[in-house]
Amino acid sequence: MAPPGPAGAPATSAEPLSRSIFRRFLLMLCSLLTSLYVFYCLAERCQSLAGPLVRPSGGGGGGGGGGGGAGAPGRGALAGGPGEPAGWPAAAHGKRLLQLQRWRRRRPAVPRDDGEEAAWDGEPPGLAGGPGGSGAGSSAAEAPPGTLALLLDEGSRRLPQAIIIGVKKGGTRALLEFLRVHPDVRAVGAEPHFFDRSYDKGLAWYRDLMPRTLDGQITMEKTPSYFVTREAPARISAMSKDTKLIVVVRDPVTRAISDYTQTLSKRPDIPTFESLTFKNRSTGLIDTSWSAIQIGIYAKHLEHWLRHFPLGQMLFVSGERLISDPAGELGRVQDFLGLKRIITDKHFYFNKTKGFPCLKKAEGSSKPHCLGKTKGRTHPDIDRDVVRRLRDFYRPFNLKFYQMTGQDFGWDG
Ligand SMILES: Nc1ncnc2c1ncn2[C@@H]1O[C@H](COP(=O)(O)OS(=O)(=O)O)[C@@H](OP(=O)(O)O)[C@H]1O
Repeated sequence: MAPPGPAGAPATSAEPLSRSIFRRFLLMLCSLLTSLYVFYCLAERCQSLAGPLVRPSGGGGGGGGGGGGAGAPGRGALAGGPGEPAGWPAAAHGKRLLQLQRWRRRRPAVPRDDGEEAAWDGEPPGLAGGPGGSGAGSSAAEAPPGTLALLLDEGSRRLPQAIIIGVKKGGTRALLEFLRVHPDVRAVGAEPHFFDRSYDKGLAWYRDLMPRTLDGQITMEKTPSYFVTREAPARISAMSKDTKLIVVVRDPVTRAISDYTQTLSKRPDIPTFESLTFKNRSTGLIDTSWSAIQIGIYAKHLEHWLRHFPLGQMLFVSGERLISDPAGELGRVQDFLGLKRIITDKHFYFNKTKGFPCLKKAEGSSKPHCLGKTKGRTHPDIDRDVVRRLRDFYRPFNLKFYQMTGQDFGWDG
Protein backbone atom coordinates (compact mmCIF):
# COMPACT_ATOMS: atom_id res chain seq x y z
CA MET A 1 0.00 0.00 0.00
CA ALA A 2 1.29 3.48 -0.92
CA PRO A 3 2.19 5.78 1.98
CA PRO A 4 -0.10 8.76 2.57
CA GLY A 5 0.79 12.05 0.85
CA PRO A 6 1.51 15.34 2.57
CA ALA A 7 -1.20 16.57 4.98
CA GLY A 8 -2.84 13.25 4.74
CA ALA A 9 -3.66 13.66 1.03
CA PRO A 10 -3.77 10.40 -0.81
CA ALA A 11 -0.49 9.59 -2.49
CA THR A 12 -0.31 9.85 -6.22
CA SER A 13 1.76 7.30 -8.13
CA ALA A 14 3.93 10.10 -9.73
CA GLU A 15 5.40 11.37 -6.41
CA PRO A 16 7.08 8.15 -5.20
CA LEU A 17 8.53 7.69 -8.67
CA SER A 18 10.21 11.16 -8.76
CA ARG A 19 11.49 10.68 -5.20
CA SER A 20 12.94 7.34 -6.07
CA ILE A 21 14.65 8.82 -9.16
CA PHE A 22 15.97 11.67 -7.06
CA ARG A 23 17.32 9.23 -4.43
CA ARG A 24 19.02 7.17 -7.13
CA PHE A 25 20.54 10.32 -8.61
CA LEU A 26 21.87 11.31 -5.18
CA LEU A 27 23.28 7.82 -4.65
CA MET A 28 25.04 7.88 -8.01
CA LEU A 29 26.43 11.35 -7.34
CA CYS A 30 27.75 10.20 -3.98
CA SER A 31 29.36 7.09 -5.50
CA LEU A 32 30.87 9.22 -8.26
CA LEU A 33 32.28 11.66 -5.74
CA THR A 34 33.55 8.81 -3.56
CA SER A 35 35.19 7.17 -6.57
CA LEU A 36 36.77 10.44 -7.53
CA TYR A 37 38.05 10.86 -3.99
CA VAL A 38 39.41 7.30 -3.89
CA PHE A 39 41.05 7.83 -7.25
CA TYR A 40 42.56 11.04 -5.98
CA CYS A 41 43.82 9.27 -2.89
CA LEU A 42 45.40 6.53 -4.95
CA ALA A 43 47.25 9.23 -6.80
CA GLU A 44 48.55 10.33 -3.35
CA ARG A 45 46.75 13.61 -3.66
CA CYS A 46 44.57 12.79 -0.68
CA GLN A 47 47.52 13.81 1.41
CA SER A 48 46.92 17.38 0.41
CA LEU A 49 43.16 17.24 0.73
CA ALA A 50 43.27 15.50 4.05
CA GLY A 51 46.50 17.09 5.28
CA PRO A 52 45.38 17.62 8.85
CA LEU A 53 43.83 14.14 8.96
CA VAL A 54 46.84 12.15 7.83
CA ARG A 55 49.42 14.23 9.61
CA PRO A 56 50.64 12.30 12.66
CA SER A 57 49.58 13.80 15.96
CA GLY A 58 52.12 16.33 17.07
CA GLY A 59 53.28 16.43 13.49
CA GLY A 60 53.94 20.12 13.71
CA GLY A 61 57.58 19.28 14.22
CA GLY A 62 57.73 17.29 11.03
CA GLY A 63 55.18 18.95 8.89
CA GLY A 64 54.86 22.39 10.25
CA GLY A 65 58.41 23.45 10.93
CA GLY A 66 60.80 23.62 8.06
CA GLY A 67 58.42 23.67 5.16
CA GLY A 68 58.09 27.40 5.02
CA GLY A 69 54.78 27.20 6.87
CA ALA A 70 53.13 25.04 4.22
CA GLY A 71 52.23 22.45 6.78
CA ALA A 72 51.25 24.74 9.60
CA PRO A 73 48.48 23.34 11.78
CA GLY A 74 45.05 24.18 10.49
CA ARG A 75 46.01 24.45 6.86
CA GLY A 76 43.74 22.28 4.80
CA ALA A 77 42.69 21.74 1.23
CA LEU A 78 42.15 25.35 0.44
CA ALA A 79 45.04 26.85 2.27
CA GLY A 80 47.75 26.57 -0.38
CA GLY A 81 49.00 29.34 -2.55
CA PRO A 82 48.12 29.62 -6.21
CA GLY A 83 49.17 26.59 -8.18
CA GLU A 84 50.42 24.78 -5.09
CA PRO A 85 48.76 21.56 -3.95
CA ALA A 86 47.81 22.73 -0.50
CA GLY A 87 49.21 20.80 2.45
CA TRP A 88 51.35 18.59 0.17
CA PRO A 89 54.73 19.60 1.52
CA ALA A 90 53.54 19.03 5.07
CA ALA A 91 52.43 15.47 4.40
CA ALA A 92 55.49 14.64 2.31
CA HIS A 93 57.62 16.19 4.97
CA GLY A 94 56.19 13.88 7.62
CA LYS A 95 56.54 10.87 5.38
CA ARG A 96 60.13 11.66 4.61
CA LEU A 97 60.87 12.11 8.26
CA LEU A 98 59.48 8.64 8.87
CA GLN A 99 61.66 7.29 6.06
CA LEU A 100 64.66 9.03 7.53
CA GLN A 101 63.89 7.60 10.97
CA ARG A 102 63.59 4.10 9.48
CA TRP A 103 66.88 4.61 7.64
CA ARG A 104 68.55 5.81 10.84
CA ARG A 105 67.35 2.67 12.63
CA ARG A 106 68.83 0.44 9.90
CA ARG A 107 72.18 2.25 9.93
CA PRO A 108 74.83 0.79 12.28
CA ALA A 109 74.61 2.56 15.65
CA VAL A 110 78.26 3.48 15.69
CA PRO A 111 79.94 3.02 12.34
CA ARG A 112 83.57 2.21 12.97
CA ASP A 113 86.24 1.98 10.35
CA ASP A 114 86.22 2.63 6.63
CA GLY A 115 84.94 -0.85 5.84
CA GLU A 116 81.86 -0.49 7.97
CA GLU A 117 81.24 2.95 6.58
CA ALA A 118 80.23 1.29 3.34
CA ALA A 119 77.15 -0.06 5.12
CA TRP A 120 75.59 3.35 5.11
CA ASP A 121 77.16 4.88 2.06
CA GLY A 122 73.95 4.74 0.04
CA GLU A 123 71.10 7.19 0.04
CA PRO A 124 68.18 6.19 2.25
CA PRO A 125 65.37 5.04 -0.02
CA GLY A 126 63.06 7.66 -1.35
CA LEU A 127 64.90 10.54 0.14
CA ALA A 128 66.46 12.01 -2.93
CA GLY A 129 64.53 13.80 -5.61
CA GLY A 130 60.84 13.37 -6.34
CA PRO A 131 58.09 15.73 -5.38
CA GLY A 132 58.48 17.11 -1.93
CA GLY A 133 62.24 17.22 -2.22
CA SER A 134 64.02 20.50 -2.33
CA GLY A 135 61.55 22.12 -4.63
CA ALA A 136 62.27 25.13 -6.73
CA GLY A 137 62.45 28.24 -4.71
CA SER A 138 62.99 26.58 -1.36
CA SER A 139 66.00 27.91 0.44
CA ALA A 140 68.40 25.63 2.27
CA ALA A 141 66.77 26.59 5.55
CA GLU A 142 63.32 25.85 4.17
CA ALA A 143 64.18 22.63 2.37
CA PRO A 144 62.06 19.83 3.80
CA PRO A 145 63.76 16.82 5.35
CA GLY A 146 64.54 14.12 2.85
CA THR A 147 66.42 16.38 0.51
CA LEU A 148 70.01 15.69 -0.36
CA ALA A 149 70.94 18.74 1.67
CA LEU A 150 69.50 17.19 4.79
CA LEU A 151 71.18 13.92 4.04
CA LEU A 152 74.55 15.56 3.62
CA ASP A 153 73.92 17.36 6.88
CA GLU A 154 73.35 13.97 8.45
CA GLY A 155 76.76 12.81 7.42
CA SER A 156 79.37 13.96 5.01
CA ARG A 157 83.01 13.23 4.50
CA ARG A 158 85.23 16.10 5.52
CA LEU A 159 88.94 16.71 5.53
CA PRO A 160 90.38 16.20 9.01
CA GLN A 161 90.35 19.15 11.36
CA ALA A 162 92.87 17.41 13.63
CA ILE A 163 95.70 15.01 12.88
CA ILE A 164 97.94 12.91 15.11
CA ILE A 165 101.18 13.53 13.22
CA GLY A 166 103.57 11.49 15.34
CA VAL A 167 105.70 10.14 16.62
CA LYS A 168 106.22 6.61 15.46
CA LYS A 169 106.06 4.24 18.48
CA GLY A 170 105.03 7.13 20.71
CA GLY A 171 101.61 5.70 21.60
CA THR A 172 99.66 7.13 18.66
CA ARG A 173 97.36 4.12 18.28
CA ALA A 174 96.44 4.17 21.96
CA LEU A 175 95.61 7.87 21.76
CA LEU A 176 93.44 7.48 18.67
CA GLU A 177 91.59 4.43 20.03
CA PHE A 178 90.92 6.25 23.31
CA LEU A 179 89.74 9.40 21.50
CA ARG A 180 87.34 7.44 19.35
CA VAL A 181 85.30 6.71 22.43
CA HIS A 182 84.23 10.35 22.31
CA PRO A 183 80.91 10.75 20.46
CA ASP A 184 82.16 13.87 18.71
CA VAL A 185 85.25 12.24 17.25
CA ARG A 186 85.25 10.16 14.08
CA ALA A 187 88.52 8.79 12.78
CA VAL A 188 89.95 6.65 10.02
CA GLY A 189 91.04 3.27 11.36
CA ALA A 190 94.06 2.76 9.13
CA GLU A 191 96.91 5.22 8.60
CA PRO A 192 96.18 7.13 5.36
CA HIS A 193 99.83 8.23 4.71
CA PHE A 194 98.46 10.95 2.45
CA PHE A 195 100.91 13.77 3.19
CA ASP A 196 103.95 11.54 2.82
CA ARG A 197 103.21 8.76 0.34
CA SER A 198 100.00 9.59 -1.54
CA TYR A 199 99.95 13.36 -1.91
CA ASP A 200 99.74 13.12 -5.70
CA LYS A 201 96.34 11.42 -5.35
CA GLY A 202 94.81 14.74 -4.35
CA LEU A 203 92.64 16.04 -1.55
CA ALA A 204 89.43 14.53 -2.96
CA TRP A 205 90.99 11.07 -2.67
CA TYR A 206 92.07 11.86 0.88
CA ARG A 207 88.64 13.17 1.86
CA ASP A 208 87.01 10.01 0.51
CA LEU A 209 88.99 7.98 3.05
CA MET A 210 87.39 9.88 5.90
CA PRO A 211 84.37 8.61 7.79
CA ARG A 212 81.14 10.58 7.58
CA THR A 213 80.63 13.13 10.29
CA LEU A 214 77.72 15.19 11.53
CA ASP A 215 77.99 18.91 12.17
CA GLY A 216 80.01 19.45 15.31
CA GLN A 217 81.90 16.18 15.04
CA ILE A 218 85.65 16.22 14.46
CA THR A 219 87.25 14.18 11.70
CA MET A 220 90.66 12.76 12.62
CA GLU A 221 93.40 10.53 11.33
CA LYS A 222 96.79 9.43 12.56
CA THR A 223 99.93 8.88 10.51
CA PRO A 224 103.02 9.02 12.76
CA SER A 225 105.49 9.41 9.88
CA TYR A 226 104.18 12.91 9.09
CA PHE A 227 106.22 14.34 11.97
CA VAL A 228 109.50 13.50 10.21
CA THR A 229 108.33 14.18 6.64
CA ARG A 230 109.87 17.41 5.35
CA GLU A 231 106.97 18.27 3.02
CA ALA A 232 104.20 17.45 5.50
CA PRO A 233 104.00 20.82 7.36
CA ALA A 234 103.58 22.86 4.15
CA ARG A 235 101.14 20.34 2.69
CA ILE A 236 98.93 20.19 5.76
CA SER A 237 98.99 23.97 6.00
CA ALA A 238 97.94 24.18 2.34
CA MET A 239 94.97 21.95 3.13
CA SER A 240 94.01 24.14 6.11
CA LYS A 241 96.07 26.53 8.19
CA ASP A 242 93.67 25.77 11.07
CA THR A 243 94.45 22.05 11.28
CA LYS A 244 95.14 21.04 14.87
CA LEU A 245 98.22 18.90 15.26
CA ILE A 246 98.85 16.36 17.99
CA VAL A 247 102.24 14.81 18.68
CA VAL A 248 102.63 11.92 21.10
CA VAL A 249 106.23 11.97 22.25
CA ARG A 250 108.08 9.34 24.23
CA ASP A 251 111.59 9.08 25.67
CA PRO A 252 113.64 8.94 22.43
CA VAL A 253 115.84 6.11 23.73
CA THR A 254 112.88 3.85 24.58
CA ARG A 255 111.23 4.94 21.34
CA ALA A 256 114.32 3.88 19.35
CA ILE A 257 114.36 0.48 21.07
CA SER A 258 110.62 0.08 20.41
CA ASP A 259 111.17 0.95 16.75
CA TYR A 260 113.98 -1.58 16.51
CA THR A 261 111.84 -4.24 18.24
CA GLN A 262 109.17 -3.75 15.60
CA THR A 263 111.65 -4.18 12.75
CA LEU A 264 113.16 -7.21 14.48
CA SER A 265 109.73 -8.83 14.71
CA LYS A 266 109.45 -8.64 10.92
CA ARG A 267 113.09 -9.31 10.04
CA PRO A 268 114.71 -11.41 12.78
CA ASP A 269 118.04 -11.48 10.93
CA ILE A 270 118.88 -7.76 11.26
CA PRO A 271 122.05 -6.72 13.17
CA THR A 272 121.86 -5.99 16.88
CA PHE A 273 120.57 -2.66 18.17
CA GLU A 274 124.02 -1.91 19.56
CA SER A 275 125.76 -2.34 16.23
CA LEU A 276 123.18 -0.26 14.35
CA THR A 277 123.41 2.59 16.87
CA PHE A 278 127.03 3.51 16.10
CA LYS A 279 128.81 4.56 12.97
CA ASN A 280 131.92 3.51 14.82
CA ARG A 281 131.50 1.85 18.18
CA SER A 282 135.04 2.51 19.38
CA THR A 283 134.80 6.26 18.75
CA GLY A 284 131.21 6.28 20.08
CA LEU A 285 129.92 8.19 17.05
CA ILE A 286 126.14 7.76 16.86
CA ASP A 287 124.66 6.93 13.47
CA THR A 288 122.08 9.69 13.10
CA SER A 289 121.21 8.47 9.62
CA TRP A 290 119.55 5.39 11.18
CA SER A 291 115.86 6.27 11.27
CA ALA A 292 115.39 4.73 14.72
CA ILE A 293 117.84 7.34 16.06
CA GLN A 294 116.87 10.20 13.75
CA ILE A 295 113.15 10.23 14.59
CA GLY A 296 113.95 10.93 18.26
CA ILE A 297 115.65 14.27 17.58
CA TYR A 298 112.31 15.94 18.20
CA ALA A 299 113.60 19.54 18.41
CA LYS A 300 114.97 19.34 14.89
CA HIS A 301 111.73 18.06 13.39
CA LEU A 302 109.64 20.52 15.37
CA GLU A 303 111.54 23.46 13.83
CA HIS A 304 110.08 22.58 10.43
CA TRP A 305 106.54 22.49 11.78
CA LEU A 306 106.90 25.83 13.53
CA ARG A 307 107.66 27.48 10.19
CA HIS A 308 104.09 26.65 9.14
CA PHE A 309 102.06 26.41 12.35
CA PRO A 310 101.97 28.43 15.55
CA LEU A 311 102.91 26.48 18.67
CA GLY A 312 99.40 26.97 20.05
CA GLN A 313 98.03 24.84 17.25
CA MET A 314 100.14 21.90 18.36
CA LEU A 315 99.60 19.68 21.37
CA PHE A 316 102.35 17.49 22.77
CA VAL A 317 101.10 14.42 24.57
CA SER A 318 103.41 12.50 26.87
CA GLY A 319 103.60 8.88 25.75
CA GLU A 320 104.65 7.91 29.29
CA ARG A 321 101.67 9.65 30.94
CA LEU A 322 99.36 8.16 28.32
CA ILE A 323 100.24 4.85 30.02
CA SER A 324 100.43 5.98 33.67
CA ASP A 325 97.46 8.40 33.54
CA PRO A 326 95.48 7.98 30.31
CA ALA A 327 92.47 9.96 31.58
CA GLY A 328 94.72 12.91 32.50
CA GLU A 329 96.29 13.07 29.03
CA LEU A 330 92.91 12.55 27.37
CA GLY A 331 91.60 15.49 29.39
CA ARG A 332 94.26 17.74 27.85
CA VAL A 333 93.54 16.42 24.37
CA GLN A 334 89.79 16.96 24.70
CA ASP A 335 90.38 20.54 25.88
CA PHE A 336 92.74 21.18 22.97
CA LEU A 337 90.18 19.89 20.49
CA GLY A 338 87.43 21.97 22.07
CA LEU A 339 85.54 18.84 23.10
CA LYS A 340 83.47 18.30 26.18
CA ARG A 341 85.46 16.22 28.70
CA ILE A 342 83.60 12.98 28.26
CA ILE A 343 86.49 10.50 28.40
CA THR A 344 87.48 10.17 32.05
CA ASP A 345 88.95 7.70 34.55
CA LYS A 346 85.75 5.71 34.33
CA HIS A 347 86.62 4.61 30.80
CA PHE A 348 89.87 2.84 31.71
CA TYR A 349 91.09 -0.10 33.71
CA PHE A 350 94.61 -1.46 34.09
CA ASN A 351 94.98 -4.88 32.53
CA LYS A 352 97.67 -6.72 34.52
CA THR A 353 98.25 -9.35 31.85
CA LYS A 354 98.73 -6.76 29.14
CA GLY A 355 100.59 -4.41 31.47
CA PHE A 356 98.78 -1.41 30.00
CA PRO A 357 95.61 0.57 30.47
CA CYS A 358 92.71 -0.71 28.41
CA LEU A 359 89.24 0.56 27.62
CA LYS A 360 86.34 -0.77 29.67
CA LYS A 361 84.21 -0.39 26.54
CA ALA A 362 85.60 0.19 23.09
CA GLU A 363 83.84 2.42 20.59
CA GLY A 364 80.62 0.78 19.43
CA SER A 365 81.02 -2.18 21.78
CA SER A 366 80.18 -3.08 25.33
CA LYS A 367 83.26 -5.26 25.79
CA PRO A 368 86.62 -4.36 27.36
CA HIS A 369 89.27 -3.60 24.80
CA CYS A 370 93.07 -3.67 24.95
CA LEU A 371 95.33 -2.82 22.02
CA GLY A 372 96.64 -5.74 19.98
CA LYS A 373 99.78 -7.83 20.34
CA THR A 374 101.92 -5.43 18.31
CA LYS A 375 101.40 -2.74 20.97
CA GLY A 376 103.31 -3.33 24.15
CA ARG A 377 105.93 -5.74 22.87
CA THR A 378 108.69 -7.01 25.13
CA HIS A 379 111.89 -5.16 24.23
CA PRO A 380 115.24 -6.93 23.97
CA ASP A 381 117.82 -6.13 26.65
CA ILE A 382 120.17 -3.46 25.37
CA ASP A 383 123.73 -2.99 26.56
CA ARG A 384 123.64 -0.45 29.42
CA ASP A 385 126.60 1.45 28.14
CA VAL A 386 124.89 1.91 24.77
CA VAL A 387 121.76 3.17 26.48
CA ARG A 388 123.86 5.64 28.53
CA ARG A 389 125.59 6.94 25.43
CA LEU A 390 122.28 7.38 23.69
CA ARG A 391 120.95 9.31 26.67
CA ASP A 392 123.97 11.61 26.48
CA PHE A 393 123.38 12.04 22.77
CA TYR A 394 119.72 13.00 23.11
CA ARG A 395 120.03 15.22 26.22
CA PRO A 396 120.74 18.55 24.46
CA PHE A 397 118.05 17.89 21.88
CA ASN A 398 115.57 17.00 24.63
CA LEU A 399 116.36 20.18 26.57
CA LYS A 400 115.85 22.21 23.42
CA PHE A 401 112.55 20.41 22.84
CA TYR A 402 111.40 21.19 26.42
CA GLN A 403 112.25 24.85 25.79
CA MET A 404 110.43 24.98 22.48
CA THR A 405 107.27 23.34 23.80
CA GLY A 406 107.35 24.80 27.31
CA GLN A 407 106.94 21.27 28.72
CA ASP A 408 109.43 19.13 30.63
CA PHE A 409 108.81 15.51 29.70
CA GLY A 410 111.21 14.24 32.35
CA TRP A 411 113.34 12.00 30.15
CA ASP A 412 116.59 13.32 31.56
CA GLY A 413 116.41 12.62 35.25
N1 LIG B 1 97.28 1.40 26.36
C1 LIG B 1 98.29 0.96 25.63
N2 LIG B 1 98.33 -0.31 25.21
C2 LIG B 1 99.36 -0.75 24.49
N3 LIG B 1 100.41 0.03 24.10
C3 LIG B 1 100.41 1.31 24.51
C4 LIG B 1 99.36 1.83 25.28
N4 LIG B 1 99.63 3.12 25.54
C5 LIG B 1 100.79 3.39 24.96
N5 LIG B 1 101.28 2.31 24.35
C6 LIG B 1 102.55 2.26 23.63
O1 LIG B 1 102.29 2.47 22.26
C7 LIG B 1 103.46 2.02 21.61
C8 LIG B 1 103.20 1.91 20.12
O2 LIG B 1 103.13 3.22 19.65
P1 LIG B 1 102.33 3.59 18.33
O3 LIG B 1 100.93 3.13 18.45
O4 LIG B 1 102.53 5.03 18.11
O5 LIG B 1 103.09 2.73 17.26
S1 LIG B 1 103.07 2.92 15.67
O6 LIG B 1 103.97 4.01 15.34
O7 LIG B 1 101.70 3.17 15.27
O8 LIG B 1 103.58 1.62 15.16
C9 LIG B 1 103.78 0.73 22.30
O9 LIG B 1 105.16 0.53 22.18
P2 LIG B 1 105.88 -0.86 22.55
O10 LIG B 1 105.67 -1.04 24.03
O11 LIG B 1 107.28 -0.68 22.21
O12 LIG B 1 105.21 -1.93 21.77
C10 LIG B 1 103.31 0.96 23.73
O13 LIG B 1 104.35 1.14 24.63
